[in-house]
Amino acid sequence: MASIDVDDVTLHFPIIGAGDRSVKNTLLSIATGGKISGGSGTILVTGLEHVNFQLRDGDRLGLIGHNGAGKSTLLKVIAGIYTPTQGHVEVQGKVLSTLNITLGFEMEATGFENIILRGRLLGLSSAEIKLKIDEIAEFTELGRYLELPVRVYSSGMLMRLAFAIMTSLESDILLMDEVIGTGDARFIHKAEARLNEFMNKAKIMVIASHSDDVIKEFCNKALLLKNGTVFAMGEVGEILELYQSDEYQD
Ligand SMILES: Nc1ncnc2c1ncn2[C@@H]1O[C@H](COP(=O)(O)OP(=O)(O)OP(=O)(O)O)[C@@H](O)[C@H]1O
Repeated sequence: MASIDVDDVTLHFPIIGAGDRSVKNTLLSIATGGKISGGSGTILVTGLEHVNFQLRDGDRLGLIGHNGAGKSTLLKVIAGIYTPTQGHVEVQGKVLSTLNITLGFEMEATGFENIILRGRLLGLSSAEIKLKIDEIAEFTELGRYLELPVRVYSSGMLMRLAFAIMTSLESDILLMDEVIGTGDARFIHKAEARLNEFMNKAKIMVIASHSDDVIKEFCNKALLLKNGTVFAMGEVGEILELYQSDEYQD
């Protein structure tokens, strides 16, 4: 069984040396991001504050909220990229995350070489990589570009390669930041089918998105963040409605 337990998690980002110059400006923009406190010397930006929830097998959670509400920070805390300032996160199961999906490419190596390198990095054996490589290559539709160093790829081409590699893997827990909005229209359509298949293999999924359609299509629960705190968590339709309400927007 896979599980995620987020227990009273608070995360502060100390911004050293920012205190003197920008207090006024940052206070003016407080409605957008997390809370800002502190003054001279160090400013504390609150990424998350007293966040609590549990996820179990079958849960597909959509994270929603305004810019700077804390969605990506929460994904990073679950992925173990950030350590909470306070509270605990306990994760059981193999985690795969799409955060910074194109990071980690070897720019001088070819597309094919990167498939192999990434596979090795993710713990696949040579035999497993061999089994997957043709299928990954075909999905990218990059053809002979896969024989060229990835530094010559456009950002969309890089994304295709990263997406194809990632979705060829399996994990218990899948953490996703907006991921499919980057390709051209035809590729997005093709990617959606593959993404569905990929997500169905995971026991738990957490996806941060600004798209109601993405949340409705892929999630069975939603968590609405506001300034780093949990505003509400529950059934998707109900939470999306709350997101649009005056109660949340005020
Ligand atoms: N590395 C960092 N250093 C300082 N502050 C940060 C850092 N990362 C995030 N923050 C702050 O934490 C808060 C939450 O940011 P986060 O990126 O989690 O928001 P988000 O909900 O994903 O926003 P968006 O929808 O705009 O992507 C914001 O106030 C942001 O300024």
